[in-house]
Parts: sequence; C-alpha cells; structure tokens
Amino acid sequence: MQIVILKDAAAVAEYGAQIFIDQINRKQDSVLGLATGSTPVALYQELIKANQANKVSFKQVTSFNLDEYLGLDGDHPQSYRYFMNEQLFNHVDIDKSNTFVPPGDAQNPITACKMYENKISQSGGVDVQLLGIGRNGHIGFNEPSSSLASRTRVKTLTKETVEDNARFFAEGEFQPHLSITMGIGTILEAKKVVLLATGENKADAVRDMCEGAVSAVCPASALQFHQDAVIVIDEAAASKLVNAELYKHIEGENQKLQQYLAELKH
Ligand SMILES: N[C@@H]1[C@@H](O)[C@H](O)[C@@H](COP(=O)(O)O)O[C@@H]1O
Repeated sequence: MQIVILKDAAAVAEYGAQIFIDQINRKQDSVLGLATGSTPVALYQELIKANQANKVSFKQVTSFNLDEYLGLDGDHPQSYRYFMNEQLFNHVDIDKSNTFVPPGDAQNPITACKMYENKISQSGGVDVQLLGIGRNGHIGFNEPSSSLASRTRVKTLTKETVEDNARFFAEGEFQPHLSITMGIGTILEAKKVVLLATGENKADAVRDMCEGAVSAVCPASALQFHQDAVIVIDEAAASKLVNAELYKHIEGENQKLQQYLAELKH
C-alpha cells in the first residue's frame, strides 16, 4: 500500500485527480472505476476544471460505478446514476453511453449483476478504480462480513450505513436497504486502486484498513493484497495511524525517486 498523508481535503482531491488525469493522458480510452459519496465530489470538481481547461479529455473514456441502490431508477435524485450525472458526467466531454452504473431498477437483479461483471470484462477491465470508505470499513457497499473474493451482487446495507446515508433522503422518503455492488474480488482486479478518505470520522476505518489484520470485519483491509493501491488521506483521517511518520518518510523518498526517473527520461 502506498499511504499518502496530505494537509487537508483539498490536497487529497488534487492528488487523487492528478492520478486520473495522468492515466487518461497516457491512455485516452482508459476504463475508470468511479465512486459516489461526499468524499469524491472535490476530486470530480478537479476533473471538471481540468477538462474545461483542455488538460484532459474523456471522449474515449469508459466508466463503471461501484454500486447503486436497489429500488431506485436513474432519474431518482438519490440514485447514484443521478449523482454521477450531476457531479461529473454532465460537465465533461464523456459519452454518457460509455458510462455504466449498476441498474437499481433491474427487473432481475441477479442476472443484472452477472451482466455488469461481463461488461467490465468485455471492456478489458478497470484501469484505475476510485474508492471512498465507510465508517465501518466498507468499500462500495461491501459491508463487514463480505467475502473478500466476492463479485458484483446484491448486498444488504448495515443499519450504520443506512443511518449515515439518511442525510440524503427526505424524512419519510423510501430509503433502500439493499444495493447492487461490485464485489471485493471485482475491485481487487482493477489494475490500480485509489482510495480517498478525509475527516476524523474515518480515522478508525483508515487505521483498520492499513494497519489491522486483513479481515472481512474491515472489507477495505483486502486492499493490503492489491499490488498497486494508493491510499490518499488527510491529517484528520490519518490521526489514528500508528506509523504515520513512517508513511510520510516513505512518500518523501518515493517523490524523490519519481523525480529522478522523470529526469532520466529527458
Ligand atoms: N456506497 C458508498 C461508498 O462508496 C462510499 O465510500 C461511502 C462513504 O461516503 P462518504 O464519502 O460520503 O463518507 O458511502 C456510500 O456508502
């Protein structure tokens, strides 16, 4: 794991966005794995800025979102499809027919999950997967006890997740307790994974993910098995890491190495 600790949420968004911009500029037809939640919003704003300044183009990009609420169609303001349109797709030059979100309104959710997996494989697989993390260590909607080898499937949300996300729903409004989510096995197949976490309320989950045992109790800990996982966090989210100073030292050395390699090329 590459653990990058930065000053604040704005620095996290910029650092994360640059990984996506570099990826697309290296490979115009990149396949991106995208995420919802409040954490990636600032990163999406950076991508929109870069697109509008002609620093990156999404014309040939394909995207797959991690998850969707089961029972909401894409026009529902709380659906993750709607969120993606509002927060990113409507503002960049991406071809929306190349953007995929699990279908929350699928008549048969079980076959829809299989089809989603097939679609990802047919695209050649995800080049870079963006992730946030739930307070309980979930990634996508892979709640604690999820199989670390799981594939896209229907998952029941924990009470904690339903409560955390209740702020987006009006009082009395139907709030789904089921979701379709890429599995942990699906996520681990992405060539690169970038997880963002900001704020003190993520500090426990970040510690368990980076320094705890690999366990279904903290689904994000499975990223310890990924060969190219970058964890980008602010000081508040890093506040419970025992080895924070070590990670900062390693990152400093890593930056020097990257600079040396960049100079070698010229
Ligand atoms: N399914 C999403 C996750 O993908 C996201 O990581 C998590 C944290 O969201 P936030 O960034 O708002 O804390 O929320 C939801 O449960």
